Amino acid sequence: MNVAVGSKNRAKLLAVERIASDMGMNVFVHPVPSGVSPQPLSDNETKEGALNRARGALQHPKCSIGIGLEGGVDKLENQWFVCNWGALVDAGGIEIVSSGARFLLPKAVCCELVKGKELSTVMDEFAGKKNIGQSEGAVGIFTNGLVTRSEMYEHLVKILFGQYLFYKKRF
Ligand SMILES: O=P(O)(O)OP(=O)(O)OP(=O)(O)OC[C@H]1O[C@@H](n2cnc3c(O)ncnc32)[C@H](O)[C@@H]1O
Ligand SMILES: [Mg+2]
Repeated sequence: MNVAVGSKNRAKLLAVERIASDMGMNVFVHPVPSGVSPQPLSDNETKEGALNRARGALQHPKCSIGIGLEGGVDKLENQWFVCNWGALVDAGGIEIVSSGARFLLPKAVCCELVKGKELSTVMDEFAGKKNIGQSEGAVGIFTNGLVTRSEMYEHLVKILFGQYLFYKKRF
């Protein structure tokens, strides 16, 4: 079975490749627009971005499954958390959506986001590195390297495929 991923971000691709290859599936890169702002500022917007990307990826002519992964931030009781959402859609009309890990952002970083900057830009400035969003991610920086962005998405992709298998068997 062939799976298309709606992004060329390395952290996202690596996550899907690891899980899909364990399941004997081939992965195709099919970058599509998220249809939401570059830095989603709520769970709703992030979730919508993931679903848009999954539906867009499904348009790949060789694939019968589309995967969309989206990072964003969400405000809970006056604190900003990074949130992650994923979607898996298939040619038969099944659509699975799930959130992944969330973690607290320091105030200095959130201030820049609400001014309109993207988290990847703020993180590169904050850590003095380049392309953090494609490698360890904000999660890597704020967990001292214990959890990487790719690992975080791996867990989310496992939930998506696991739920997909469950619903396919059941309904
Ligand atoms: O749009 P693509 O090319 O898929 O890759 P991206 O890195 O821009 O990914 P998103 O649009 O899904 O993420 C929104 C922003 O959050 C940033 N980000 C960085 N580290 C993150 C992390 O650990 N978790 C979630 N988002 C993160 C990311 O780089 C973006 O600026
Ligand atoms: Mg993006």
